[in-house]
Amino acid sequence: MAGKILIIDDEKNMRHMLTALLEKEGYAVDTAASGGTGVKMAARALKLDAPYDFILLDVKMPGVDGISLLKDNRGTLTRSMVIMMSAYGTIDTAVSAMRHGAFDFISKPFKPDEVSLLLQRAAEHRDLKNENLYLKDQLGRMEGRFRFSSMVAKSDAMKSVFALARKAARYPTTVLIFGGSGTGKELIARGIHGESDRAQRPMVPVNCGGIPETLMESELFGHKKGAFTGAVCDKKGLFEEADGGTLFLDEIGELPLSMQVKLLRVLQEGEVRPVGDVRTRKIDVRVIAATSRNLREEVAKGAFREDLYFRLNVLSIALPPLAGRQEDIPLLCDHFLKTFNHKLGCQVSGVSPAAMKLLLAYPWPGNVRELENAMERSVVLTDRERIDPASLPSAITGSQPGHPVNGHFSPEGFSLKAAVRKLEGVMIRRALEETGGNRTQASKLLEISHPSLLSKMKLHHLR
Ligand SMILES: Nc1ncnc2c1ncn2[C@@H]1O[C@H](COP(=O)(O)OP(=O)(O)OP(=O)(O)O)[C@@H](O)[C@H]1O
Repeated sequence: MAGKILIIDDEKNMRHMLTALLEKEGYAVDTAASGGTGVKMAARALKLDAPYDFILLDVKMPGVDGISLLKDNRGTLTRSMVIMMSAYGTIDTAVSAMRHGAFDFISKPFKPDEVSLLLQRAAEHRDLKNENLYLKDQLGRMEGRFRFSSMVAKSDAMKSVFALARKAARYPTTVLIFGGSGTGKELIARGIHGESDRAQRPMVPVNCGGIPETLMESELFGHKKGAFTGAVCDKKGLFEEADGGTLFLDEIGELPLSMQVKLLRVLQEGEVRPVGDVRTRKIDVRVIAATSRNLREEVAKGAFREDLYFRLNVLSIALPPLAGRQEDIPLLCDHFLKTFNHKLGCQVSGVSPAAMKLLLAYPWPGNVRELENAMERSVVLTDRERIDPASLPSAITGSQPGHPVNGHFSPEGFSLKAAVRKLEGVMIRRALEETGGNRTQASKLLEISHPSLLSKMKLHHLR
């Protein structure tokens, strides 16, 4: 097959003519009579991880024109090579579409050969781009950069982490991952699962701090119908969901003591007993746990069971904070820029030396997640080809929001979203102070759900 094409054009004759022509040339062709339908089809294909190779998009359509469609759905449409089709008088528009990520345009009426040639050129361009990416990757390896699953790094500290994780992937032992918030604990767990012989089975993540204590036992081990009010049918627990695969117990330090005993028993006996059931069920689950707390201290304080600690800590992996591995920062920036360029359909080429200086000097309390968020924000906000200090968050530039940074006006000054987010952080901190850190009470004060509070606390790096 020469490739998959989506034709978005309101003219029936044009759709028919192009379909006949392209199918004859070996393309698999889909058509959409309106922009809205076309975007939906492209989004569905993306979701299935099988994006169209090419999209032929008419510039002039009733309702929404091709150019606005491209502008508003850049992330979805430009994962394919987009070719605009313009009638006389719309060529300027088609040219400006190229600024929004279209590969080229063709003017109507066109000869069949013109379309075929343009598609061939687009395919060559795409192949060259892919080859370029492959060569860059190879070069990266030669320059001492390395990868584990979807993680990238350059520092010696991370090199040891990846080596240990690769070893862990070969054995079904329990792994305990330590590290601050956003250091990549879940990604390491996914990598271990993905490289293990359980990769074809699910990895089920559980946030131990996100499930109310009363529901935890039934969430983890399941329940029988009628075991408690609301148990209207039998329900499998997360252990059973992960059968044959991996259960990732995130924030294991948040597990209440009552559950710690039960978890220990399951790990030792390899079987679970759903709430309200008299029988146990054998399970084959590999457990990977993670924590940002110092579990040894928790054991000393009596907040974490020592026997469970030793049972989990068969093999431990400690993820270093980002501030201690600055050589990873430029590489991670590059990695996230590519990701967000691709996702958002942008073309930011890099980070200016002044911005990189600030990024290297910043202490990164939120570790890699904070850097990832900063890069996404900068890719969205920058008007320039490269990220400069003005598009970095004020926490990193050390400036007051709205104050000029190196002669530019910080865009955060007018950002309602940034202001609301800041206020959200302040209110959550106050509610937690007010309630002496009691999250249930704090969530009531804030009028949000308990899980929502926990996820917001994570976002604002509040412990
Ligand atoms: N070395 C890396 N390379 C690429 N991306 C990374 C790397 N480390 C972390 N990330 C990204 O940073 C973000 C945070 O990673 P992850 O969720 O694994 O951290 P975590 O330690 O589990 O965080 P938390 O403790 O807050 O749950 C993710 O979006 C992840 O993709």
